[in-house]
Amino acid sequence: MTASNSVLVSAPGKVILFGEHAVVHQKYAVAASLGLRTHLYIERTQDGICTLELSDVGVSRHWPLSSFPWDAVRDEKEGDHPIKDMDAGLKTRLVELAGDFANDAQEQALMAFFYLVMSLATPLKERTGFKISTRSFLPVGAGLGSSASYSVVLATALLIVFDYIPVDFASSANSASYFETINRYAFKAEQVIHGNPSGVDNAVAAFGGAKTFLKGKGFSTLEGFQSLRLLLTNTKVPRSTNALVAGVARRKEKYPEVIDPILTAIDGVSLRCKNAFLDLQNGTKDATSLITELEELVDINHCLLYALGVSHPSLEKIRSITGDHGLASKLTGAGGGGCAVTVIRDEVDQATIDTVMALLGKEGFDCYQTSVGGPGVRAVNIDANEDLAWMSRVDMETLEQKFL
Ligand SMILES: Nc1ncnc2c1ncn2[C@@H]1O[C@H](COP(=O)(O)OP(=O)(O)O)[C@@H](O)[C@H]1O
Ligand SMILES: C[C@@](O)(CCOP(=O)(O)O)CC(=O)O
Ligand SMILES: [Mg+2]
Repeated sequence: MTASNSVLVSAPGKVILFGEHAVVHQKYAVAASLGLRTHLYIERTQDGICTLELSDVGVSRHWPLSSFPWDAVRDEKEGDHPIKDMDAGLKTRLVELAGDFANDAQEQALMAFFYLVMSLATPLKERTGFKISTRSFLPVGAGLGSSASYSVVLATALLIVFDYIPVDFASSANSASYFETINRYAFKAEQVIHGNPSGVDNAVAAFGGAKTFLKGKGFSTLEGFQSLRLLLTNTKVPRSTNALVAGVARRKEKYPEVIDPILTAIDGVSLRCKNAFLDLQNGTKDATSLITELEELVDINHCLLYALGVSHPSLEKIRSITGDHGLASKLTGAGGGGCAVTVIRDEVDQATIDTVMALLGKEGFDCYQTSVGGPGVRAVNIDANEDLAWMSRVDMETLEQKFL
């Protein structure tokens, strides 16, 4: 990035097909990237000020970089990562720096931002100013990985502005290591937002595609996956991933003999899905039996998640409406409201989908028909002759396409 350049970064959200929550406890999950992305504009400035415009959560602030609590960082170097965890002392100083938060969403977004700036800029002798503005097509806090998508674009933009990675990281000879670095920092930001994330969301947002994921072991490509018709329905019931993940951990601690087998059963669901796609690839299963199996697994997985205490009446309503039309749905992401995913067989005609969407719309829900399995994070240099920081998400997407 040169002083005159500005960069657009974007990263996808994700849909978890199988394995949410269980994946936090070292079980398999199956997830794919979504066509809905978060876009971020970053411009380097010479004034030592960082300006942050997060319109999706209503943040518009700026701070001199000199006011950051650089002295509160412990000298605890872990590779290129100077801050291991956000200790209480540093957290207090950052909360003071932020001033008031209108809600938890702002607090989580700002603390993740501060954490990344402190981590990346602490070792630097000179700290350049910058202007960041983000816009997302993802519903925030609805189970489609908006936090991971935000964490990935933020980590990427800051790694670029502080000269850790080049703008063309994705096509460079070192791309594998650059993607790993982005993913590692994004995971740290997810930890600030989620408390105890598995890492599946940031891995999908960073690398894209359809993956199986095991915490601590990373991900592999979902062999045999080509495409899948899905309907996503947002109940618009607000919930927090952080609180839901903590709730499952409490249930597991209180009833280990009951909850552990449920988590193992969910592991089995994810592995069956993985094997079903492999069988399709090897020609030992046809597309019709694959989709029938996926529908049954969707049903089983939802009921297991219900037993973990993460469903919601609005999600049961979606299951009932789609079920009346022969379609299988499950909650996706952390649950407790948020989104459900419905598998659509090839032979289901658009009229049926329209009817179902109209019924879901009548309940006040939003529906999305979007592609899955697309690319992960990417960045492009753009010409910044005008003030582009406040453009709309549609403008950001259009501009990105132009420079790709
Ligand atoms: N576009 C965004 N801009 C700023 N913060 C965001 C954005 N998207 C997500 N976040 C942060 O992530 C939080 C939502 O994360 P989470 O509860 O995990 O839900 P999700 O399922 O959408 O990932 C928000 O409260 C906010 O702090
Ligand atoms: C519940 C969980 O499995 C997925 C959470 O996804 P989301 O934040 O609700 O999009 C948590 C995790 O994997 O970190
Ligand atoms: Mg999240």
